[in-house]
Amino acid sequence: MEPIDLLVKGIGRLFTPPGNAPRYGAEMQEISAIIDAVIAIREGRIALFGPVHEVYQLLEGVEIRSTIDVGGRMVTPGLVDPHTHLVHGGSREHELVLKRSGVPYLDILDQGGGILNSVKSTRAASEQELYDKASKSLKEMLLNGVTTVEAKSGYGLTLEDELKQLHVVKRLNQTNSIDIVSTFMGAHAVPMEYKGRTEEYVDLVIDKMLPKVASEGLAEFCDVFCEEGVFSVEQSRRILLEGKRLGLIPKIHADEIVSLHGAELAGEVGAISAEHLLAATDEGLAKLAEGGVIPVLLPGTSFYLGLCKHARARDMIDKFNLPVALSTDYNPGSCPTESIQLIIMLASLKLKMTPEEILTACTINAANALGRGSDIGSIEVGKRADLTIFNAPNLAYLPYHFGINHTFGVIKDGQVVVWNGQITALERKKEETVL
Ligand SMILES: N=CN[C@@H](CCC(=O)O)C(=O)O
Ligand SMILES: [Zn+2]
Repeated sequence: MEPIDLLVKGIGRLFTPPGNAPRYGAEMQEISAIIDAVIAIREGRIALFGPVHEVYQLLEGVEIRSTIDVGGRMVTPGLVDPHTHLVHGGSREHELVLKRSGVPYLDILDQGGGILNSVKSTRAASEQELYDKASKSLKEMLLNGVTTVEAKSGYGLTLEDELKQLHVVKRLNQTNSIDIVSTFMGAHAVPMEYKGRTEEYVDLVIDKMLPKVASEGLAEFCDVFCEEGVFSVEQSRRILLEGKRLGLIPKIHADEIVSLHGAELAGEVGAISAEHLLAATDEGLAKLAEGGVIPVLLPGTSFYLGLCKHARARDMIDKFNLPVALSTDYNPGSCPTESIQLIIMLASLKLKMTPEEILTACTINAANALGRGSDIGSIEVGKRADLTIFNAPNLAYLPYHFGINHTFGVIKDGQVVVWNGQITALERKKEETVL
């Protein structure tokens, strides 16, 4: 057998969902567990894993170039955060006060605040400023145990400023170990200069932005905020279908606040995922199931906006047999947190998901929401060696002891990038080398 580059030993408990496919409904509860495990890594991928005695037998006589001992800790696949608005300028702490005094999120947007406030800051920021700010967020995510993250544009809303955000995403992906998957979201809001002329803005997205983004290969997905007062179902359909024609896979912010039937649209256009879904109807959820659309739930957002309801995760899992995924929705307005571990806690308390379902939702189902189920999201031979090592005795401990970071270490593509809760010299060096 070829030499092993890194042997990860001393794994007290290894937990992973099985296989590459999304895990539907009751399958989300099925987690493979191995007590006293080892993982052998070659060329950044998992070469072997299993109980100590079995793997050691197979490795007899094989050269092992380096070994690390995780001291009996718990190991899972690297976490995947499939919905973030990572790159933006400025912050909106003043809106928290407004929201607490009862001003609704969509009213703040209608008055030129909310997303449009971040649009002003993002337009005013240089590419370097956006890069530096997002870089700090990425470090937080990595320290939280995330090894792949999606990042949307949507705070530029001119061709030039959307491209600026997407170029930052591209550069961050080159300089950080964490993988960043790019989504174009020119239809995140109607910019001030197009107020009352939404159709004309939709034309701009379709005629100017989508062709440029697609021809420069700057995004894999196209997303739309389908919401009352933002983009209608018909406008969202036009944008998503045109994006799809140009090779961008549809995603959709659907039925977050008002039941517009965005979930039905997701099924109709063959979206890979539909996000939020607090107000999705039973018919909408049935269409998601029919269309093989992954619901990406964002409990941090409903919690932070103080919405009285949360997405119906239990119905999605128990009645509609859906493969639920979870995400931070990290953004400067409705959910300013990079902490996937906070989301894990909210998924338990507010969405009533079990620890096993939560792991599935943050790994293989999230990976499939990004079209990467065969590469990441579970511990399987041949997949990327993306692993998170937790200072926790079992899965149930993660949502239980909340408000702290449980990550001890992170291995990304077979490299130790976080150890003892700190970014390693190796990761810092990578950034310096590329820059
Ligand atoms: N709902 C629309 N977009 C973001 C919020 C962005 C913002 O408020 O800046 C979301 O997914 O929650
Ligand atoms: Zn979002």
